Amino acid sequence: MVVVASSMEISQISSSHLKSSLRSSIWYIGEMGRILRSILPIRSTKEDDDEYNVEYSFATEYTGPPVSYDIPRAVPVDIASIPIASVVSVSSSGNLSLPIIQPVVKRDTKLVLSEINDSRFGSDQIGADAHSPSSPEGDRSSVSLGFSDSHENSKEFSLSSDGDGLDNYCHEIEELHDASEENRTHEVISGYDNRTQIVTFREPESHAMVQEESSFDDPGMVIQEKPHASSHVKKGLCHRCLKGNRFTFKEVCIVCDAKYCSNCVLRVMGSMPEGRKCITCIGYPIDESKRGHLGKCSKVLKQLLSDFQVKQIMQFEESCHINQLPYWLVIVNGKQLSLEEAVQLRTCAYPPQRLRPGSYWYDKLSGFWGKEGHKPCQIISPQLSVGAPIKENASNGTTKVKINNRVITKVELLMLKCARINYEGSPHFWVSHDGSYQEEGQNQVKAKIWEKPGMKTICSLLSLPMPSKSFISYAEEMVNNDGKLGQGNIDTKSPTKLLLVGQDQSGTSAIYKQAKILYNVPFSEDERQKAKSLIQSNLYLYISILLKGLKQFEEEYSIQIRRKLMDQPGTSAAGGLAENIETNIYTLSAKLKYFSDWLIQIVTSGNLELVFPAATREYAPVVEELWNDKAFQATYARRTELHALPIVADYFLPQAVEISRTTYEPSDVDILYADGISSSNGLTSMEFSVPSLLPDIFMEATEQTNLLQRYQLIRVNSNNLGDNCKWLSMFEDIDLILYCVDLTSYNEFYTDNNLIVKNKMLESKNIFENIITHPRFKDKAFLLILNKFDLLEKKIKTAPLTQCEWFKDFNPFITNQSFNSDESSRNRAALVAQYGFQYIAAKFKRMFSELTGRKLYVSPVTGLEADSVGAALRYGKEVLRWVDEENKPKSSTNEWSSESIETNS
Ligand SMILES: Nc1nc2c(ncn2[C@@H]2O[C@H](COP(=O)(O)OP(=O)(O)OP(=O)(O)O)[C@@H](O)[C@H]2O)c(=O)[nH]1
Ligand SMILES: [Mg+2]
Repeated sequence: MVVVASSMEISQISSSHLKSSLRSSIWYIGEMGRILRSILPIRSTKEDDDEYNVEYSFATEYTGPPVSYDIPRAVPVDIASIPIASVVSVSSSGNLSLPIIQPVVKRDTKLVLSEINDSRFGSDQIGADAHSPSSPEGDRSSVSLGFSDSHENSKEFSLSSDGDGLDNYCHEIEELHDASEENRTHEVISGYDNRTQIVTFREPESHAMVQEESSFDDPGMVIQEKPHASSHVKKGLCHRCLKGNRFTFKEVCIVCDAKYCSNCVLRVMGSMPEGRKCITCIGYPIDESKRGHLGKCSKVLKQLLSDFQVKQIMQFEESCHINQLPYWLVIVNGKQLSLEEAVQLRTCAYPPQRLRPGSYWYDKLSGFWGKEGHKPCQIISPQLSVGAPIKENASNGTTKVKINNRVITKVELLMLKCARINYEGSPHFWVSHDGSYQEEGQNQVKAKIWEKPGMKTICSLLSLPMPSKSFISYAEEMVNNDGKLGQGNIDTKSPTKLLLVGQDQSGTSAIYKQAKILYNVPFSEDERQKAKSLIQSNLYLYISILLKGLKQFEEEYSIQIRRKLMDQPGTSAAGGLAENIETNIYTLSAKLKYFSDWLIQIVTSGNLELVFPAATREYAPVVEELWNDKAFQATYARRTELHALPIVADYFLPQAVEISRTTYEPSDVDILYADGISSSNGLTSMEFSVPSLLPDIFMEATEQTNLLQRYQLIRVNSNNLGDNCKWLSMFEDIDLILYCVDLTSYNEFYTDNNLIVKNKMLESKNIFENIITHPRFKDKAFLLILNKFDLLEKKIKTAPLTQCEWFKDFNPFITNQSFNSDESSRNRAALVAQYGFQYIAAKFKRMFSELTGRKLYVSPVTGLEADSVGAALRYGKEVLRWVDEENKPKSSTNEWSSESIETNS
């Protein structure tokens, strides 16, 4: 039993009212502000605004030794005796006879206290004020417990667990409802219209609920009515303080469209775990008209928060589940999308632009995409397994001419006419994704539609889509790989689904990108652009680290030379200094020194991302000059001494001049090395087919003649799986889970949302435990990817595995005699790393078998090496085959030919 209240409230309760009526427990009022502050809104880091200094206290039971003075006391709350409400929303027209209440406002603290004194409240309050955007006075010390409203005079009510209490309570609800209806008519201005809430009650033991609250993962649910900003607020005014004008910068709630000025936005939106939403809008899907603005921040937040905070909020906004397109509202060829289909559609190389809920048709062969009943409006990636097969009347065509089974529209017929394609006799054309076409029944490819003269003009005149050059070459490659024109060659089997998941920094991105490169799945234009920006701004970060080092080396060198001169008899210190300045090999020219000071200052103040990559064009010549400078090169030669320089800088710095140019186009390997996944939303998917005729590392030689085999690789960051990985239930039909662990994380720590410092390896173990025990994955095959094997070899030399408490008993038996020379000591590190890997693998395997009674497969991986990732995926395929055979009747024996390491240690 825990009581939460503001410290001021608790002390007043204890001193004036509670002494006589307390139960026997003694309660210690401990300051737990740190914990509470961590769940409260982010505070402005730019201005120290006193108004945000909210103090909270926690009451916990005092268990210490007896004390001679009075300990403040608080009434313990018996949570079990409080009836529990389940909340559903219905449209205002809903004709239900359930009691309707209006949300309760927090009232004046003194009034609450006097009521406690009157012993009116046998149980805890059911509602308290949120940081209500609707109440302009908004009490700063309140905690969000229920719904909020702005009815100043609304009545608060109490609940008791007995039947009478419930009757009285229902009566009170009715009264309250009447009163609030009355208030509503008198309401002048409030931040929000009221949500119609129906609250039904159940006894604590009862599991019968009338209806659960909104459940995002259930497409069959009743969608809650969304909050809307009040239409009473005059245009231009802030919806909280009602000040400002239309020129005041404001931030907009992506759910209810309420606008807030910079003074109010943090109070109303709090820590923004789902991006820019009022606290009362958290948990609601976004306003679809705002989908295009997701992740695009306004000036207001940038002024109030640090770049890092803004970036994080924008990432939450783009990646959190509730903000994703309600995929079940997208219908393709008459079939609702599943989550995986939606991910595939969104993350393919050429996705539909501005996708909104609605009905669409998709021609899988050509990539034509359009709204149901209309002509095509886009050409997207072909061969996606989304929706049902296309229908004849998908675009409502009346021409009798068909393309890929769809009767085309009149405009399209006009296009064929302009392109001089003969459509006499109402033929049925098969058009492939590269534009090559043939008539049904004639095994002869005629030509490529897109290569017909004047097609670009024709399409733009008729408002029909025309593929870009990059799309055509991508499609041509697909056709070449398939060997033949689509029609007879379509792989109708659903792909084998692989789910790649891991903790942040475990390397899932690197492995995913590596797989893209391995299986020739091109990076989309958007991915390339994002990678380019990231690489360019990171370049300036690496340069700034080198320049800082240069400064330090310059000083050290100066002192060194001065000392040398002082030691030489007959040399004056002053003369030596003059000479020293001239000969210091780390001294930059005045211009470069100016640039150096400026860049270091930009990075130190955290403004790098504001300046770069935008200013790349301007500073490209300076980078070139710097790179050719002797002092800079001397520093670069000593880069291993600069610990702040990330390892990956070694890859990018030699290309510094090239990268700094505006014409720079990142190669696939550059994208691989650029940190993070390009779409930055934590959830990405790609599909690849392995051609049957081409040799491919994914296939065994014996299988080369088999039919095309398709795979879908879905990558998700564990941060995006929610508490206890609850969103995992959204992944249907996964065949194999690839769980990725960073082998070097055993001595690394991070601070979680509750400000608790955690060991990364232990946290990765916890996430793994959650995943393998998730009901949806009960019988699934798992492959543990122990990544960053190359780095483990380096790290284990200086940081023993025993630094992690889970690995305390790691004690490899290695004799030292054979490891004397340098070469041998390297071998020794490699051997210890090998043992380390096997030991960690065994730990995970044991845990897996204890929890599931099954066997875990493990593979060591170096995510940045193609061969290593290829081998792990190949092993994954073997695991699937093996599990498949294991599930068959016991007649067959398993021939296991894996090169991966079976850790039986
Ligand atoms: N040396 C080395 N570096 C690796 C390896 N795998 C990943 N990295 C690097 O480790 C860092 C984190 O990897 P990411 O792939 O971004 O990990 P992630 O956090 O799972 O993915 P995101 O959520 O997209 O950032 C990146 O800088 C990678 O380049 C590896 O096997 N060896
Ligand atoms: Mg990462």
